[in-house]
Parts: sequence; C-alpha cells; structure tokens
Amino acid sequence: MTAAPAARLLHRHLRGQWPAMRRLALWSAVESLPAFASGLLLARAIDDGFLARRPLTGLGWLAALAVLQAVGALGTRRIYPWLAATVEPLRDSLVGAVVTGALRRTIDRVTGPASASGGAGAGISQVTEQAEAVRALLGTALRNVRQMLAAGIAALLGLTLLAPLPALTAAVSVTLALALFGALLGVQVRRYRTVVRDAERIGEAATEIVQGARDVVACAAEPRAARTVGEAVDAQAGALRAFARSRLVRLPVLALGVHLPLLALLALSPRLVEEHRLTTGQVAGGVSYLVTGLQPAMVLLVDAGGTLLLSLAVVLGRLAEVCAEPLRAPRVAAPVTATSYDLEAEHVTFAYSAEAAPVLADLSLHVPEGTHLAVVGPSGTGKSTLADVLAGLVRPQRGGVTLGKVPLPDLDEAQLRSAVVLIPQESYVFAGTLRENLTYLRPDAATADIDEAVDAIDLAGTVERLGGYDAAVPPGGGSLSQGERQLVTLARAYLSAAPVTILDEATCHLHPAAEARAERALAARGGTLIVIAHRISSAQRAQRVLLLDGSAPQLGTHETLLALSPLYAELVGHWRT
Ligand SMILES: Nc1ncnc2c1ncn2[C@@H]1O[C@H](COP(=O)(O)OP(=O)(O)OP(=O)(O)O)[C@@H](O)[C@H]1O
Repeated sequence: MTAAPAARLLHRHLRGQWPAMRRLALWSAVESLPAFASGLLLARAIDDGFLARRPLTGLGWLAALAVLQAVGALGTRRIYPWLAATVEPLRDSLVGAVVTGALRRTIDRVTGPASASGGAGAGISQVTEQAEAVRALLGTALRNVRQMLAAGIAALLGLTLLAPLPALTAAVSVTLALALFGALLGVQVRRYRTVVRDAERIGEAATEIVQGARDVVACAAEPRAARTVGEAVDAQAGALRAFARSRLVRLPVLALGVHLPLLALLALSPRLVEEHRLTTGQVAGGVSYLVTGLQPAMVLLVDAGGTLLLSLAVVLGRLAEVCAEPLRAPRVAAPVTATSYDLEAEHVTFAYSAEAAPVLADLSLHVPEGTHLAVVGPSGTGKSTLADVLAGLVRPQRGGVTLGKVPLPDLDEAQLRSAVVLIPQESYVFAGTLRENLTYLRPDAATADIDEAVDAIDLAGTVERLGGYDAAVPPGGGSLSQGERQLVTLARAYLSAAPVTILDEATCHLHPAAEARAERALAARGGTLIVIAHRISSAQRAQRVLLLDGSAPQLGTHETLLALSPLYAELVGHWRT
C-alpha cells in the first residue's frame, strides 16, 4: 500500500470542512504572532533599550511582547471550536463510510463461498475504533503539530525580516532536513505497518490455538503451538527492531534542521556584525527565533509528529482498504450444495511439492453412492494421499474431485465436512467425556443413537469398563488401548451418518474379527464406504477393489484382480503368509 489511498481518503472526508479549516488557519496566524514578533521585539529591547542604557524603553518593548503573548493566547482559545468543527464531522463521515464498507464486505462473505465467521459486529466495531483513532490522531496533530509548525514558520518569517542572511541559511537547512525526513518517511511507514500486521498475526495465531486448545492438548501439540506463537512473536520483535533503526533518521534531520542554523549563526555572528552591520540585538533576536521557534517545531515534527504521521498513515491506509474492498471485490457465487453423493475423481494429478514426482498421476475413479470400495497397494503408492484428495483435504494440482457432480472446492465447507468423514490410522481421542468423544461429529446425537453405534461397532464392553458415557477420557486417551481408541473413532464415524466414510487403515490395531464387524456395520449402515485396506479380508469384503501400483491403477473385484493382476496376487499371497 502506498500513502496515496490514505491521503485520498483523508482529502475526501475533509472536503466539507474547508470553512472550519480556514478559520483554523486564521486563528493559528493570530496564535503565532508572538513567535513571529518575539525576535524583532527582543532586538529592539536590547539595541534601543538595554544596550542604549534606556531600560524603560527596553522594558517597554518586552511589555509589547507580553501583550502579543496575550493576543496569541486569545488566538489559541479561539482555535478549539474550529478544531472540533474540523475533526468531529470527519469521524462521523469516516464511520459512515467504513461501516457501509464493512457491511458490504460481510454481506459478500455471507453470500460468498467463505464462511461468515467473525460476523458483522466484530468487523464493524474494529473499523469504527480505527475511525475513532483517526479522529484522535488528527485532533492531536492539528492541536500540537500545527501549533509548533505555525510557530516555526512564524519564527522563520520573523528572522527573515530581522536578519535575511541567517534566515536564508536556516531556510535552506530546514528544507534539506524536511526533504530527508520526507524521503525516509515511506520506509518508516512500511516498517511500522509490518509491526502492526505482525502484532495482528500474534493475535490470530494465539486465538486459533486458544480456540483449539482441546485439540492441541489431545494431539500433544503444545510444543508446536508454542513454536507457532513464538515465531510470530520473533517476527514482530524483528519488525520492531527494523522500525527502531528507521527512526534513527531523526539524528541527521535534527542536526540539519536545528543545530546547523544555530551553529552557523553563532559562528558567523562576528562577521555578520562587522560586514553586514547586524546589531547585537539582532543576533540575540535571531538566536531566540532559532531556539524558541524553530527548534521546538523541528523536534516535535520529527518525534511526536513523525509518530503521529506514521500512525495516521497506517490507520488511514487500513480504513482506505476497508472502504475500497467491497467496491473492488467481485461478487462470488454462493456455495453449491451436493444433492447426491457419487464421488468422482477426474484425471487427478497430485504431488507434495513442485519438485517432487506426482504421487497420483492422471488418476480417474468413479465411486457411485453406496459403494463399498477397498483400496490396496504396496506401501508408498499413494493410498493415504488418495484418501486425503477424496476427502478434499488436499487439492490436486491437475484434475479434480466432485461429489454429486459438484467440485469439492465449490461445496459449502460445512456440508463437505459432514458429507465426507475420513478416519485416519492415528485415533483422535481427546480429553473430555466418552460421550463427547463419540458425538464429536454429531454433537446433538441422542443416547439411543449412541447406543446403536456402540452396539454396531462392539464398543459396549469398553463403555462399561470406563464407567458409562459420562466417564472422563484423560488427555491422549488414558487407559484406552490402541484398539479401543480405534473403536471409539469408528463408532464416532458410524454415529455421524456421513454419506461417505473413508477409513485410512483405521482398523489396523483391531483383531480381524473386530475389524470385520466394524467394517460390516459401516457398510450396512448405508452410504459409501472406502477402506484403505490393512488386511486382505478388507478387500474380500468390499464390492470393488482399487489397486494402486504407481503407474496404472486397476479397478475390479477381488476375484477379477486376483485373476488378472500379478501384483494383486502377490499382495494377497503376502497378506496370507
Ligand atoms: N506430507 C507429505 N509430504 C511429502 N511427501 C509425502 C507426504 N505424505 C506422503 N508423502 C509421500 O507420498 C508418497 C505416498 O504416500 P502415502 O502415505 O499416500 O502412501 P501409502 O500408499 O498410503 O503408504 P502406506 O501404505 O505406507 O501408508 C510416499 O512416497 C510418501 O513418502
């Protein structure tokens, strides 16, 4: 993002405030009168008064300065209503624009393919807070930075009238300092924005982990979770250091804009007095302009002003994105709903990286609704990968998978997850009650339905041993054996009533009889059952068998493959021994 959208946004929303801003400028001029006249009056007080041994005259000039200070204070007092008149409508106008933008974006999200998580409320409150931040930042900038800048300009003008040559030196020096500051402001804005974004990433990473704390604990993924947040924190620390380095620009800017003009005036004062007929009072007045007018203005601009400008640029940039996004974003089609559960892979090619050889190459497969399919093949031929592709967990680089003729990426995420259930070899059993574990995929299941699933999968003995459905399952499954954990996940799949169930060696820890009972129960329950086979018996039970052998997958029945495929015959022989 460049600063242009932020500047355009500010300009658009300040357009109606020109009358108030003109009054603001007028009273700023009045407020700066003492800064403008201070050096001139001081020079007269010294030259015509104190050095001329006329102290009353000197005091008179100083009294004139005091009167001007009072006039300046009056100007300051008159500034505040116009400050409010400039800034308050800006907030209303910005809030209106960003709320409209956020609502449009939320509507797009609700009617678009992504889920509407987060809701309109969170988004709108976030952007209205940002609009409030713009109001506060601009208010501070107009109050403090404007005041100091006006005083700095007034001091330079006063110095020009008092001593043109030092004024020229100061003007050149200040211009160079401002040019350097402006040139490096972009770097600071970019680095500050990175700091803000990295801070948001820490929040996002931590929120995800807190929301999924149960899953993190169940999978013993605490070190990984800590690493994820740690990486985000390290990234922000690096960004903060880079930003701090970019702030070092204040040193040359202050040296050029403040110290150089003062040094030049002091160093050249003997020559200025001798050759340019500057009086002592004029030199003192010049020093006063530089020290009390120019120096505070430059310091404030570089320190507070710099921070304010950075914050304003970043927050305004964010608001500009919020306002512009809905207008730029094309409206996307609503998610499609599958009406049947035929699963079809068409010319699927999948590789784990651009450099790696494809695990699946141009694979086509039709699994009509209700089919019981076994997938077999030597180790490493892509059976688990195919399971992930069919479940829509990974996307093929070429080709695609459809469910009921609808490409998986077009399906509503929630519908896809409830339509296709994949049970992996590693049982996911988490800390909670046994009931919570069993109903994980169908939280509203009635006890009678749980009873049916438990009975079908033959888990009743384990339920009894643990002390019923409300018995606590400790983190990692506690005393549950590997086989019992697999039975829990199989009962969970049974209970889910998903139209497509994929078991990826999900019965490998079961006794063959228990495996047979579970597979038969899932097949009899209705829907499609795809079993990545662990034993030959799984293939024998299935209606269809897909043999993956890397080059040319073959589909058939157990009998036809046994007759036609030497590899399949070899696998069967291997399984039987
Ligand atoms: N996440 C991954 N990143 C990179 N390569 C992977 C990944 N997962 C699997 N592979 C590789 O892809 C190939 C196929 O793996 P996959 O697990 O799908 O085979 P498989 O037939 O299920 O094997 P097995 O029967 O041993 O479980 C293997 O060479 C494997 O090393």
